[in-house]
Amino acid sequence: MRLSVRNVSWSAGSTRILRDVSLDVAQGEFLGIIGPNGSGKTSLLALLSGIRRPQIGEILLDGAPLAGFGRRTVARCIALVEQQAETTEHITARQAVELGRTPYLDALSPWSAVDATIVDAALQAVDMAHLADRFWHTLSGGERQRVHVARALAQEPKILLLDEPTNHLDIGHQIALLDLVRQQRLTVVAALHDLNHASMFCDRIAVLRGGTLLTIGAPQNVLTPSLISEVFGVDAVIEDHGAEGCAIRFRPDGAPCRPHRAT
Ligand SMILES: Nc1ncnc2c1ncn2[C@@H]1O[C@H](COP(=O)(O)OP(=O)(O)OP(=O)(O)O)[C@@H](O)[C@H]1O
Repeated sequence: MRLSVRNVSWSAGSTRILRDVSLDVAQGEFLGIIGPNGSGKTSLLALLSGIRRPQIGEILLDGAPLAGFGRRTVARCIALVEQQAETTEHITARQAVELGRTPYLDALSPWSAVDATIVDAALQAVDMAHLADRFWHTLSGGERQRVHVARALAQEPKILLLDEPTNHLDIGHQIALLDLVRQQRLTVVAALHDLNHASMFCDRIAVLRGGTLLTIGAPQNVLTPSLISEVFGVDAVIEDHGAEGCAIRFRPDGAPCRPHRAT
């Protein structure tokens, strides 16, 4: 499924958070969103998921306004893994993943063996099958994060929205998760802080700064030392642009921390 963002602005109260953002995400594309803290990545994902609506502009799903679809239809199309997803203390990992099947269940189509198979596969995919019956409060941060991703996979979405999906994960599970997501061949939009991951896994990268879209393009065109310096205020050395993406090193140079501030 295609996602289109058309001249979208969003304000929280009187504070403008996103300003005139337009972009397209092609079917099957993996789009990374990068930008400093507070640049609007989470806000944009919330608009793309339909949990928030823009005051100006619109989000289109295969060319049709997202606002025109019912909640159940949207939930069958779009899954969002939030950055600070809520936790429910009294359920197991498996029960948390089962919540992903909610959009498909009703009186006419109750829980079935097919749903159970999908849940099992999602738990397997994120390496959580062995902990499926553990209660939520006993899971580590990384294990919880993997359960959230499994819940999203169990939703069988066409579009997967991920807000810093590698949070809490060790490096092995970070790479495994991003690889898994890429293998799904879904339309993916992921807010990422690790620029090397963005380079390795994304077809294109969108850069947000101060709520506006600064640029969007292929990793090798976007991740330049000058852009990284301009946006993040750090000096970067790009070591390689191979099939596996580039390797970005950050030069300490003894420079004081000077994060970019939107003006
Ligand atoms: N409901 C709200 N009310 C007021 N301000 C908000 C609200 N939601 C977001 N903001 C502000 O909007 C800006 C963008 O927030 P957002 O969470 O989208 O940024 P982000 O790029 O995801 O940041 P981070 O990298 O820290 O996760 C921030 O300055 C935030 O404080």
